[in-house]
Amino acid sequence: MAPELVQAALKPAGFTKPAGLPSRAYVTFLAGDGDYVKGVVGLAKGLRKVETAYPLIVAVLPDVPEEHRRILKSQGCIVREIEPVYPPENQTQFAMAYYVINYSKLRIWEFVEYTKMIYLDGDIQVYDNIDHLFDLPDGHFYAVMDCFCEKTWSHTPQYKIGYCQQCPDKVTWPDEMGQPPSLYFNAGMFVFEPSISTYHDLLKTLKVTPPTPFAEQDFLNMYFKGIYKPIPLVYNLVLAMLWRHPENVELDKVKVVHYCAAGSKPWRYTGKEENMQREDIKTLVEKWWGIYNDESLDYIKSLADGIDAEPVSLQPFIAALSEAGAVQYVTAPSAA
Ligand SMILES: O=c1ccn([C@@H]2O[C@H](COP(=O)(O)OP(=O)(O)O)[C@@H](O)[C@H]2O)c(=O)[nH]1
Ligand SMILES: OC[C@H]1O[C@H](O[C@@H]2[C@@H](O)[C@H](O)[C@@H](O)[C@H](O)[C@@H]2O)[C@H](O)[C@@H](O)[C@H]1O
Ligand SMILES: [Mn+2]
Repeated sequence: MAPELVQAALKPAGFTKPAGLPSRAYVTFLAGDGDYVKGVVGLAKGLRKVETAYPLIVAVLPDVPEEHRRILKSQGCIVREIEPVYPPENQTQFAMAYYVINYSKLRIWEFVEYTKMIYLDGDIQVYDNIDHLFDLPDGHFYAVMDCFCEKTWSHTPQYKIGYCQQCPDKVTWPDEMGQPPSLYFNAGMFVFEPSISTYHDLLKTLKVTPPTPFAEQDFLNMYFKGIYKPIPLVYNLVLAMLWRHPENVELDKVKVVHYCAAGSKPWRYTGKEENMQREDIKTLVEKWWGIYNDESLDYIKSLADGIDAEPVSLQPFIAALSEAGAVQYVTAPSAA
């Protein structure tokens, strides 16, 4: 593509950043050759729709096929391969067998070219701009509190007595059971600071930490307990909150939806599972598809508007031009 075209393509209105690579980025995680790639494409388009100023990095395991990586690059994502991270051998029954691969999320602490990142699961959609979260004070780990009421929690003491941190006064924690559980976050979305020392310490600590049912989510809660700061539920609506704690949810104020309830992944939605025939669930699944199917949100189309460009990923050009210092601007919405 001719340099002047690349320059033009790099300056989509309102999306450019001052010179210098952004030290902030969104990051998600993709494993396997299945259909989660649809979730990540939807996330990339959703971030573009809310006009975020930052790129989306996709940390992919080696088993993610080339075709899926091409699709993600064509949607403006920055694809980075990571090696898997496995927990110590153990007989643990994970809440979901596939959770064992989720420990690989820990690799994102190594992305130290970014000073602040927001991690988002591939089954999350962002419906309002949340770039302001990057301005939260450093030195903390920010995430939304989870809910203990789904049967996926039936192995825990809190589930057995009906206690949930979302309504701590409904069933109070009995003295004879000691301290109530520390505040516990859902690890589908969090604001963190990559750091090589933290990264190495995470892996070192993991080696001596027996796995537990919620895998890396339990591990991250244990590891960051001292600096964890809850952020409002609007930043990660765990869908079960709609039927478990409706009094805590103002759906029209929700900025981020996490399609983690059984049967709620939009790209697999059949409506057959429990709660999946709820009107609010159907609306949220339709909303997700509306973005996924919106061609005006496709990366190349949004950049190539008016430029009759061959549909190619601009990433290699951006990287080369940025390195050469030839580019005054870096596309802010490389993925969004
Ligand atoms: O086969 C899989 C399973 C999980 N994931 C990634 O791991 C995240 C966590 O898994 P999931 O969201 O299914 O867990 P949940 O939030 O539903 O418990 C997903 O969002 C994806 O980003 C993936 O890429 N492929
Ligand atoms: O590997 C463990 C996973 O644990 C979490 O999902 C769970 C948890 O939120 C429960 O509270 C819900 O009941 C359940 O539906 C949901 O799937 C994270 O969303 C995911 O990113 C990942 O860390
Ligand atoms: Mn999830």
